[in-house]
Amino acid sequence: MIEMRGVWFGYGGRWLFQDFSWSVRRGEAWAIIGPSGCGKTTLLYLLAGLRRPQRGEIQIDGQPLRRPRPRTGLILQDYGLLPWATVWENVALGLRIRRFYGPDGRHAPADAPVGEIEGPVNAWLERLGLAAVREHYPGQISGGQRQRTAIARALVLKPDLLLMDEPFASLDAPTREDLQELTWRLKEEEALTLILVTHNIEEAVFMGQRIMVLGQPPHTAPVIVENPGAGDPAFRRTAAYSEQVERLRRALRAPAGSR
Ligand SMILES: Nc1ncnc2c1ncn2[C@@H]1O[C@H](COP(=O)(O)OP(=O)(O)OP(=O)(O)O)[C@@H](O)[C@H]1O
Repeated sequence: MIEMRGVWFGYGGRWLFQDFSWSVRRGEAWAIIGPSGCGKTTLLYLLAGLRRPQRGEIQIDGQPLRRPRPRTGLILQDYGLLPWATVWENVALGLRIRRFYGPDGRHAPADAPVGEIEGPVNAWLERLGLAAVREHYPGQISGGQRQRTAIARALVLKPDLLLMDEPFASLDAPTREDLQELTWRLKEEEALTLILVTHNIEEAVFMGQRIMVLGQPPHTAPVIVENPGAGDPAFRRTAAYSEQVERLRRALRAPAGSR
């Protein structure tokens, strides 16, 4: 689904990615882990079409990526919710914008079919257990509910690719585990390709069928750890899970080149 070929990208003459290539197949769940400042968020922004490679190319489904695409959902650490809008309005936001601009991001022609908003928004609020707080503002609900609102807002737009940047970082451990499992269920049900950036080793091992380990930039060839047990709640209680956590910890400590 995603092909990065020979991508070079950096800020102010300092390369973060040098001749960097990576492939993601449709339906895969990836976790990207690495130290602060190594370029994880930048990699997501490149995949979202919010940054352009200085050299090389990114293709999604065989099409060169030149701008954000309608079927890519992006969920950020601080949820990006509008504080002055209710949960319902926050979830409806993307559909309203799409109705105004059209699915391709340009102004919709006057005779464009008006997509339904009410039904899908209510359905997602129900599905994510948010119906009771639909008239609340983000400041009046818990961190877990805010994160579920952000997930509902992304999924109501029917993405096929979901990019998540440290989505559960500020949540307590039980809420984080619930939302990790919910995200995996939704990934399966909605046939999503999932790419999740995290600092947290346990989260990477639960979420990523394949885990990209980034060291200090510039990054050339990504280190990839295969992790086929990801996504199964029972996996957390197995020896294989603990071994993967240990393997990842070692990979993160090892200097580049010796992994
Ligand atoms: N717009 C920008 N202009 C200049 N430098 C930037 C810009 N955005 C990020 N950087 C720098 O690029 C590097 C990578 O940043 P990025 O946010 O991608 O890292 P990260 O791995 O996501 O970090 P963290 O885990 O702390 O969020 C950092 O050194 C950062 O300071």
